[in-house]
Amino acid sequence: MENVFDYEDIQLIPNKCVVNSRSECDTSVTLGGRQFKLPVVPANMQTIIDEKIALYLAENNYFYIMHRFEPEKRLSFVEEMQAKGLYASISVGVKEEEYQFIEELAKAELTPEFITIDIAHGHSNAVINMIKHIKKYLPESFVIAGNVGTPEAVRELENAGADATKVGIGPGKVCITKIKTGFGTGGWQLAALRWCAKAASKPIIADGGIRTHGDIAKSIRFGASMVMIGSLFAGHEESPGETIEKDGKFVKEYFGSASEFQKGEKKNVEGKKMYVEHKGSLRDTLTEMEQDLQSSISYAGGTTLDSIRHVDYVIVKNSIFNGDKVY
Ligand SMILES: NC(=O)C1=CN([C@@H]2O[C@H](COP(=O)(O)OP(=O)(O)OC[C@H]3O[C@@H](n4cnc5c(N)ncnc54)[C@H](OP(=O)(O)O)[C@@H]3O)[C@@H](O)[C@H]2O)C=CC1
Ligand SMILES: Nc1nc2c(ncn2[C@@H]2O[C@H](COP(=O)(O)O)[C@@H](O)[C@H]2O)c(=O)[nH]1
Repeated sequence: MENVFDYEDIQLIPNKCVVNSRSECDTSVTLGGRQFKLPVVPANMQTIIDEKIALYLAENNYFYIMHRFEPEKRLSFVEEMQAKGLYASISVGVKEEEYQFIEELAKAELTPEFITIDIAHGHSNAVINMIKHIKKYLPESFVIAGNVGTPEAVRELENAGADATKVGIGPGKVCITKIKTGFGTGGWQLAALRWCAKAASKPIIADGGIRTHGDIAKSIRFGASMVMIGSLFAGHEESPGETIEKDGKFVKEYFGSASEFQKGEKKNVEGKKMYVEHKGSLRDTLTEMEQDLQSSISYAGGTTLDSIRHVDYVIVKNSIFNGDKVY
């Protein structure tokens, strides 16, 4: 494939500004018939999201996807969110009991607005069968399927009935898939996103490898409708990961969903644990993301996210990490 690059290899080229203030720029996005404030969703991982954060995000018009690692809580979670007049967005796997869970939801007449099929290698009959099962029992749910890393996979999951696909195999901060298996989009996630987006006829969620707020704009430029982020959302006051003191500083744990810490055993481990600096409130990060993205839109010469999709870019290998840091 020509033109293999990642986030740090790309710079977007500015257009003439058409606003008098960045506050005029609108960062909202529509997915599954709903409008959200930002094209960003915290990763559906146990150290990133819990019920309290999901509630905050839904109440404040942000998109969220609840993780699937406390399966017994999911049905009542859907019930409680919808009783509050909010949307419900959950994750499922592909094992036998997950088929039964979908049928239980249907029997209880509970239709989550969003269901994400969350497995490592999403280009599989296991995912295709689950998409069909959800569409049979809960036809009104918006189904996000993943993860994948090729145009063939995007097309196959869309043809099976997925309403959106999630792209990213191994670019995550706590991911060790590329080391353990030799496979994935780690190191060329942005090029893989572009490759997949060209084949997609439905929205794509770019998942993993976002290290700066500028990477959100780059994802939009290369075809993402939404961006899933783990590490940048770890370490907040509200984050579910355990807080510990290390070398006189407070840090929070962030571990992979395929790590031994999530699985409780050392079997098919493709994730690790790290500690990230404690970094204040989630609300402040979301506000900063919005402001930075408003600025991106202004550099793109427009007033909405769509203007970013059409900007020119240059490939400058490792252009931004020559010692620079945001803080
Ligand atoms: N985005 C990414 O790059 C990655 C994300 N993850 C995350 O880790 C979590 C666990 O993922 P996962 O292990 O898929 O979930 P599960 O442990 O729920 O596995 C799902 C099912 O798929 C099977 N399976 C898993 N990987 C493969 C494979 N490579 N080939 C064939 N069958 C497979 C499993 O069987 P068996 O275990 O017996 O093989 C199991 O039946 C998820 O949240 C996922 O998003 C994990 C790795 C990469
Ligand atoms: N290979 C693995 N990938 C994982 C694991 N747990 C989560 N993930 C993926 O990472 C992203 C978050 O990436 P980040 O760069 O923003 O931190 C997440 O959404 C998953 O797709 C894992 O154990 N192994």
